[in-house]
Amino acid sequence: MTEDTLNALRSDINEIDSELLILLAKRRRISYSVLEYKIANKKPIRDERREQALLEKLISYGKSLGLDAYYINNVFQTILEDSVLNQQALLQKSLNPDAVGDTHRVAYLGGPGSYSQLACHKYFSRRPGKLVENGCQSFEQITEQVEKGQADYGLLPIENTSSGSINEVFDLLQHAQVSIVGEVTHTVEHCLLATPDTQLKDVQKIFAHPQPFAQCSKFVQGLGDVLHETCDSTSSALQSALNTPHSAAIGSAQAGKDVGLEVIKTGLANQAENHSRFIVVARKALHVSTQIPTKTSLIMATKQQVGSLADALMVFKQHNINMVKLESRPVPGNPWEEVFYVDLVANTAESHVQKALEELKDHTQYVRILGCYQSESMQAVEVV
Ligand SMILES: O=C(O)C(=O)C[C@]1(C(=O)O)C=C[C@@H](O)C=C1
Repeated sequence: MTEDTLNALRSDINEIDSELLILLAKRRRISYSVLEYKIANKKPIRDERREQALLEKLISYGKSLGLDAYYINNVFQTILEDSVLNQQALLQKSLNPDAVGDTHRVAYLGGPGSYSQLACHKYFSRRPGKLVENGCQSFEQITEQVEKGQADYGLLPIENTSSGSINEVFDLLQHAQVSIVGEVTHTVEHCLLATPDTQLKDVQKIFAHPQPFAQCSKFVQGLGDVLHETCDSTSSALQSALNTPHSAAIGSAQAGKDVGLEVIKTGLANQAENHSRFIVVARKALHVSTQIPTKTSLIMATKQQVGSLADALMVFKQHNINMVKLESRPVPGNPWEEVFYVDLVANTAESHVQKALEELKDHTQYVRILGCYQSESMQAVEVV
């Protein structure tokens, strides 16, 4: 094959890809029109039966064209997720016209190239508006900026599938005067990044934020004598690797590329599936439509009596409320006292949830709602 033929084939591919993009944009516009019907008729945004029927039809048609089911399923699950999450975000915007402005000032940890920045871009990609990013040095600084009105939103990592809960953030939520208004999960792909031509055997020192160090502990321990230095954020780790001979940093491939570092090793995380969940906080709580999947997060201190935690948790069961997270943290200054963080699949606008929260008061010393927000952890429908 000549180079001219290759170029002609590539130009055909370019044309097909552009057509696909035009069709995807058209599909999205139609999906927004379907939303109008759902708002007017108070229908749930997600229609899993419709998704299932759609996927079955597409998989069968794809097969007749020589495309395998796995491929078709992956492509269309992504398209459906986009459609559902965009409809939900738009519905939320229409429900909170005063809270959601055209400019989003967002405070997050680190600067360009940090995982927080990537998660921030993902979350706000569904929320059109001008994004003004405030990189911060600490989690406290993030909530402070929101409390003082210097930022509209703060983005805080709360848990990771490899390293677990981020206790510092849970502790901060005990006192911060902010409400959780959203969540976003981000797939974290840790790479070892170094200046061009550096090889793994040349690396004498690794820079990283404590979280990536924890999530890649097996890889780092396996390097033997290599020194480790913790940094305030992934962005500062990248800068240190740029300025220190024979060193490397842990970060995403994109972040490395942006600052001129090259990937010398990929897949560093202890677990192949490495995802982080971030919460989005704001000064004021939002109204969340009952047409979308919703989570409610709260903190509670149970009474110092036998069985009081079990009694408190029974309230959720009795009201058919699914609890998806329970985390205990010590109370600073009160040795051996604990507060519990609870995530519920629940919307505080619903009467059975309000009843449950009222009853919870009988079994606790105090309860504080941290926020009620759109759940973005979307479970794909199963197609057999
Ligand atoms: O058909 C609908 O109800 C839609 O809203 C469209 C659509 C889609 O994008 O195909 C989106 C969300 C639903 O879960 C099912 C399908």
